[in-house]
Amino acid sequence: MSRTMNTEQKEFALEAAQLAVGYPAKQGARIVADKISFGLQAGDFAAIVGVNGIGKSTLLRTLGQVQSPLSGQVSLIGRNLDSFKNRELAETVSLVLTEPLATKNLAVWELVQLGRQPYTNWIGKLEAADKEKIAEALAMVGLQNSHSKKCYELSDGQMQKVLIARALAQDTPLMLLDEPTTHLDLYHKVQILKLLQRISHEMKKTILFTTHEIGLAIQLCDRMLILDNQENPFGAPCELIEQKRFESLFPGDIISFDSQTGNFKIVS
Ligand SMILES: Nc1ncnc2c1ncn2[C@@H]1O[C@H](COP(=O)(O)OP(=O)(O)OP(=O)(O)O)[C@@H](O)[C@H]1O
Repeated sequence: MSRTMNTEQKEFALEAAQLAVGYPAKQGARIVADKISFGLQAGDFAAIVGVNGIGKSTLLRTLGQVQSPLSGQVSLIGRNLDSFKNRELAETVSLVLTEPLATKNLAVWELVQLGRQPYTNWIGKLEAADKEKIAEALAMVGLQNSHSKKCYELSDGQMQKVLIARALAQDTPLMLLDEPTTHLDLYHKVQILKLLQRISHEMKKTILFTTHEIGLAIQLCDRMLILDNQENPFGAPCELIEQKRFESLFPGDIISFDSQTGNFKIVS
């Protein structure tokens, strides 16, 4: 079992070193993004941002071992990702991806209980401890009174909370979410991101998500990774602002970054 350490000798919960991500191609491999290096501690709430198609989802899926890295290293809780057996991985990292659900016919609690699968026996029988985790997860997202509703009865915002509850029921130190606020209005985007921030800080979980909500991520995240196809800077939002890293994120013809407000404005 190989272990990695950062320079402060504090173990990272999630670390990428010179990572390249992408897809197999007819000749070799198609690199989508490379030279990605960062480290997150337990309890860090962090976002991956960048323009459409830069590779945010591809990176997130690689960190969760849905697909393999093309080169470089990923380690979770100090262990190389490729050393994890399926069950160990399911106990370490939960994923909330953008794929539509196979069925919305499930009741809320039935969907959330799927998060307990790594822990239940082969017939999926729930023990008292499993039921407690499911109840805790539903309470954490504020859906304790909606547990028997069908998923098709839920709004997009409520559905997102159910998916977060499923990840919480999985009870992992790491959570990876792909665009958790898509289709939500501003109020509900902030509600979901504040919920995730609270989960991360109160439960000491490391949460990493992809987003186009750069202004909100600047306000709420402890760390951000900017995929820019060049240096892929990583750091605290205020450091990235000081280093003027957001200025070159988009072409400057119609929007520009305002470092005073930490948001983009339309160029007049
Ligand atoms: N399954 C796949 N096979 C081959 N190429 C893919 C696959 N999925 C995505 N890509 C390509 O990888 C590149 C990065 O896509 P990805 O979805 O990771 O970007 P993204 O930054 O998440 O984009 P967006 O912000 O639009 O969601 C794109 O060029 C895309 O076409």
